[in-house]
Amino acid sequence: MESTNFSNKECQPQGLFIKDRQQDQVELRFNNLYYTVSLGFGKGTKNVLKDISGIFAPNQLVAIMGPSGAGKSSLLDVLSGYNLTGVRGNVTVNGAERRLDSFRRQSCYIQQDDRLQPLLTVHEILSTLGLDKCVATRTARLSGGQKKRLSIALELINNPMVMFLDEPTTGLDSSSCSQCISLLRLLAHQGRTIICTIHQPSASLFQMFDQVYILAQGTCLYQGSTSNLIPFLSKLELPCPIYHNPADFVIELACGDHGKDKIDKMVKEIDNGQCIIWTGLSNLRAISDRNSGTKPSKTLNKCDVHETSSRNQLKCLLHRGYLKCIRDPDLTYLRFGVNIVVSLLLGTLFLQIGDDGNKIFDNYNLLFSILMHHVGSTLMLNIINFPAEISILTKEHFNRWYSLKTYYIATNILDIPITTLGCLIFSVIIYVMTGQPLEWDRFAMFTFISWLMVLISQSLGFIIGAWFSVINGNFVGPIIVVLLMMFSGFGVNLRDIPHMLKWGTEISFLRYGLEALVAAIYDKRGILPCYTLYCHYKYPAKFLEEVAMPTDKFYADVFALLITLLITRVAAYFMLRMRIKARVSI
Ligand SMILES: Nc1ncnc2c1ncn2[C@@H]1O[C@H](COP(=O)(O)OP(=O)(O)OP(=O)(O)O)[C@@H](O)[C@H]1O
Repeated sequence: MESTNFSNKECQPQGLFIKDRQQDQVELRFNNLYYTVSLGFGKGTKNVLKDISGIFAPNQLVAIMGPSGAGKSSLLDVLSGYNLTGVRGNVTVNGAERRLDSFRRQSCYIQQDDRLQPLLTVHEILSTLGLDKCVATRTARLSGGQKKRLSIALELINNPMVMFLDEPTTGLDSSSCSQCISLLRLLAHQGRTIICTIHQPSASLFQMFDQVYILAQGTCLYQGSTSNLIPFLSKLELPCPIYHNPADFVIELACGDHGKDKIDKMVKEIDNGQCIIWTGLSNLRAISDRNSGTKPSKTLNKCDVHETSSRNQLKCLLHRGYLKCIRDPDLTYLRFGVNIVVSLLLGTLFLQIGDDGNKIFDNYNLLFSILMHHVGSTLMLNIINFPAEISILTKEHFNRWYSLKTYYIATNILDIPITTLGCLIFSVIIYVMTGQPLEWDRFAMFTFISWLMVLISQSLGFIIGAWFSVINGNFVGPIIVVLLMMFSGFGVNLRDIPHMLKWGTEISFLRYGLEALVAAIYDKRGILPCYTLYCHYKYPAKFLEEVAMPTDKFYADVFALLITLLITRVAAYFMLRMRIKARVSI
């Protein structure tokens, strides 16, 4: 059985815990902080944080406590810079205005759900990040406590001086809770400022915190040391009953169980966080004394915090993607499997029709079916798959593990071999079974167009996956496919499309794909053999004229597809960027 005891020396990334540069310590202050959220169209807004102030000092482990909905997570989001919209008020770092670029290098944010790559082993994560003590367990199989400690250890790689943790003890048993909090206490006492939200700690857990910040309905009820909480309450004539856990009692007060007037009394006494005497820290200035015209905090230079190069980031991401692919081959097999099964089925259905003067219409249907297979399967796969990646990406990117650009490049590179091989297998089977002309250049054109269609559909899948939830994406995806079909020239030919809707044919990449496939198969083809008495379309040109499909536009179509690919890939990147900035979780 694996050890769950972090105090086991074998498991401690000792070197990373050490922080001896006193000048890097961070005192975080916030003053008159408001956070307002919109409740949706026509429903107004809600003040989640209301004019609160506070100080979080170095060498301190701080608990933000309060009833559910009090605003604890929101306060962490705002202070860490995870959330910027709807925020008013001052946040300062060592007395100077917080500058997000440098602050994000000094800090990390560990969210409630441990967003770990499920298929990697602890060994691989730790060694990639420069640690050699390891356990050969996939992170998906770690216990809650192990996951939490691993999340903390991963963030320690950058040696952050400020750590924000949202409910690090949720879901842990009491022994894991106390291991987790004592680890945080150890880290705090090495000079860090550690702030975490916690629901209702036991009395012994509560005592492990140095400071506590209590919220109720977006206001501050108490800020000070844990040991000063009872004297503070006594001063307000709210004595904590003997043998009662002070943490439980203060939450009861915050919930209004002892009367709403008690909340107002506490807010008034603590001046909504302005009063700092209960912290017991002698070297703090009162918040109101703070110089409001402060300069932005010093920007860390490259020597202060080591950032790995883009090349190294790319290397790690490619390696990680490769491992994921190997560890979870089901999807890869499924993709190959679908290509093989669909090509065999279509091949059987349209067996040896490619050279038959009487079956030219069927062959045209086949070409369209091939396109529909490539577009439909690729689009839906990415609409379903991509959102799952985004939640891990959001966390890792926010904590500066890698840049979005590098992530996107790695994602694109990783998929190319599978896409190309899948496409090639499909083309070989369908091309041979359906008896298309056995000429290398036609086959190459056919496969290349299929490949471009897959790549474009993949970008479209990224765009939809980046912007919509899986459910909404599943609704939007098929609608887009129907629109593309309408304007592809199949069914209603391009000549008959009303003038006012012609723009649709210009943007439908399905139209360019169909035109190009038709050109690849029929350009410069002579009379087709006729195996019946009369073949109406034995001259391909006659049929193509009827369905309004020119064959002389192959290169123009390829150009249009390449432009579409470029635009959709860039658009997908920006969608993803907007999504990461908006940080909407799906
Ligand atoms: N983006 C948002 N839109 C609407 N309401 C929001 C939004 N963010 C927060 N809220 C509301 O603000 C209040 C505080 O939310 P927050 O998640 O900060 O509470 P909390 O104290 O962390 O609660 P819990 O302990 O249950 O996690 C809640 O009532 C929540 O519904």
